[in-house]
Amino acid sequence: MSRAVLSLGSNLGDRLAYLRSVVDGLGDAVVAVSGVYETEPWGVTDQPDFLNAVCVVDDAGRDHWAWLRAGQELERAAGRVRERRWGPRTLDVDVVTVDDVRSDDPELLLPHPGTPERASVLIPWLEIEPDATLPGHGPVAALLSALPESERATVRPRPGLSLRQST
Ligand SMILES: Nc1ncnc2c1ncn2[C@@H]1O[C@H](COP(=O)(O)OP(=O)(O)OP(=O)(O)O)[C@@H](O)[C@H]1O
Ligand SMILES: Nc1nc2c(c(=O)[nH]1)N=C(CO)CN2
Repeated sequence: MSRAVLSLGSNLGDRLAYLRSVVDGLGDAVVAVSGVYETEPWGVTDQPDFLNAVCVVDDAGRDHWAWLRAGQELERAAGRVRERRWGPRTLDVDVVTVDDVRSDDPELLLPHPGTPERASVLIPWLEIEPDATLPGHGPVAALLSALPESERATVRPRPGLSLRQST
């Protein structure tokens, strides 16, 4: 078994279409998809707002490296140009967790080290897995509660948008 939590982000071009390309591209492996959230940028703040979402994927045939490659292929298909760290991008697919795998390989850090501070990951993840835990960090709900309200307020649901339909 290999079950992964993927964080999706876009702040350039047709943001919704880029996020949908992940759900469409991973097909039957997708077992849960969060709603879509409009989020203020963290890290580099002089860039457009992001759309963010989280999906859970499950495929016995893929290990954690395969999930990383799948995400990178989808980023390439979205025409992503790798520029500055934390800068704008058509599509970012981060591997948040894969089962209980821990990795300190810089090519694939697991769990993704930015997760505890990122309301743009924690809020959509909790929407689809309210009891989720982050290996080595405990309950995701507790991580979110530990963030300042000002940080949580940067993540706003967009109820009219969905990654599951293409119209
Ligand atoms: N868990 C992970 N998920 C995705 N990429 C990872 C992960 N751990 C390490 N990487 C590596 O990170 C490198 C750079 O990723 P990227 O350009 O998307 O960083 P970033 O999105 O700007 O910053 P961040 O990773 O903090 O969100 C990739 O080459 C990839 O190999
Ligand atoms: N709100 C938000 N901010 C970001 C995001 C993101 O997905 N959402 N991704 C970044 C690049 O890693 C930099 N900043």
